[in-house]
Amino acid sequence: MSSHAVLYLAALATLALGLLWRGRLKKSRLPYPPGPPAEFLLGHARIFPRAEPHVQITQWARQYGDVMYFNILGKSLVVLNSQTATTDLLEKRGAIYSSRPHLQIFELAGWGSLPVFLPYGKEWARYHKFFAHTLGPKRVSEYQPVQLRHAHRLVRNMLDAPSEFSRHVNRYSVGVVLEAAYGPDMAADAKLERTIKYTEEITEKLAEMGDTSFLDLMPFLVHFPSWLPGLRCLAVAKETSKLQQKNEHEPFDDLRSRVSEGQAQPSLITGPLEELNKEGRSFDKQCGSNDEEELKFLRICGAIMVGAGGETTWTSIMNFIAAMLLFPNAQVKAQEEIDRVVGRDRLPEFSDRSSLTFVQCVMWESWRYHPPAPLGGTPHYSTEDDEYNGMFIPKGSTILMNTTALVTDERVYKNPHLFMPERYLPEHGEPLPMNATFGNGRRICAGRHLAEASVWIAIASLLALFEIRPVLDGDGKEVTPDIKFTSAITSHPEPFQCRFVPRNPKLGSLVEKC
Ligand code: HEM
Repeated sequence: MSSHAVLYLAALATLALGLLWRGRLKKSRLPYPPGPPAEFLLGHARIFPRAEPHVQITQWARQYGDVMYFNILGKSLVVLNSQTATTDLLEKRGAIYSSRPHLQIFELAGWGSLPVFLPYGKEWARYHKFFAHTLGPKRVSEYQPVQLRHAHRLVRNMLDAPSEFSRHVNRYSVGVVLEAAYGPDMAADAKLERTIKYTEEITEKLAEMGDTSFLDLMPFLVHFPSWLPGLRCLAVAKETSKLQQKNEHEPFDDLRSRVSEGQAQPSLITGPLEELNKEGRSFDKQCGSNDEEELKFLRICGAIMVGAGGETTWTSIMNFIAAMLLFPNAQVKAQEEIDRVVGRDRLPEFSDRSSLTFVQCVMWESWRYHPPAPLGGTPHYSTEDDEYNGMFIPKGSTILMNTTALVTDERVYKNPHLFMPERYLPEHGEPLPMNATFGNGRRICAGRHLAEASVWIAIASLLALFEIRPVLDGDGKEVTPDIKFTSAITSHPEPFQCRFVPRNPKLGSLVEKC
């Protein structure tokens, strides 16, 4: 029998057992939430969209309502399509909706112990507490000098090589989190480039792996050799794990050496590392098991800041740039406000933020108009059977927050398909899209306050100094690009061109000074 046939039979057997088992376990007489018609045995496996899932799922949301149910080869998937449903379940019933599904591929790729993928429990709670303390609203202003310095470097780079704007935004986004985590030495050029390189390679590997959901259905396949047809993803996952290890260890080990030499500069990880060192506990590679645990904890905290914060911040700023190209009126209004409040003799600072109301609205509207994580980022997972509005949600359901449905909900946002920053002004009073952007409930983004400040100062600085304009054709006419967006956990524009035209004659000297 061929290896293909073995896999096929194994899949069918697992599926049949899974379905039988699931049928036996349905404890409630209540119906599942509505959803598109399922196929016999396969459920929604064939109809669940692979490309741009948020688009099709949001269309279904209009038909089936706030909560939808899918059965993917015997596994329950529940999609939440409204702010009310996400608040009711992810927030108010957070005790049973805050875990994460166990995804085989993440384990193999070396991400299993990252807090974003940890199940709800003690281990996760320790990270959660650490970040709530160090990145909470009271502490986050400590990072403003870092963000401001990187924002100044961003506009300087933009002035020097405007066509490389995407790369400059990436250096800004990764640079801020790298420096916040490990200090300025570890975010210096060579080390920043090293992190960017690893991150890019990991992203390529992810794309190479493709759809690996079959591994969750048949987890035993991870023990099969990767040369079998269809299992090359196992080999790629192992390569990813090696890259992930390097990405995690190298900045951390550099910082450890600095701390041992008494040369480390302040950062979120430096402080606790110095404490460990001060306590006189062996700090070199032979340290005792408790210290190993402690070091691993700090190493992972640093890694997740860079991993979860770099790409998402870059995506947010790239989506903002795309919006400015497509909606020049909003850009002009924001720049008028900056000229009025900040003037043309200095660059924006954090102290201007509360006076730059329209600029804030532009940031929020960029997040609403094109959410960086259109399906809520990482899925949640339910740990108890539950009933909601007369519907049964089984224990062990994967829960997706459909951010796209939340931010285009006509019951909440008037003309949601228009880019209208003014919708957040008191006279319109539409709700900020923050819960939709950063998730909801106990697993809400741990870095949201830092992220918001990073995105704000970057866009305020860019708007102060540049007009973001379409490129010119051969006749000197502006041609607005047809921007396409990627569709994965995050969604950002595919490569496009635009011009950053200096709008302030004093720009050169201002940028030199900073
Ligand atoms: C604009 C930038 C960012 C966006 C759009 C974003 C978005 C998200 C989303 C949607 C989630 C999933 C929330 C949920 O499961 O309900 C998340 C989780 C997370 N984010 Fe962010 N994020 C951003 C920046 C950051 C930064 C800068 C950091 C760290 C410094 C960070 C750290 C985390 C962590 C640790 C989690 C996992 C939380 C948990 O599982 O308990 N994020 N983020």
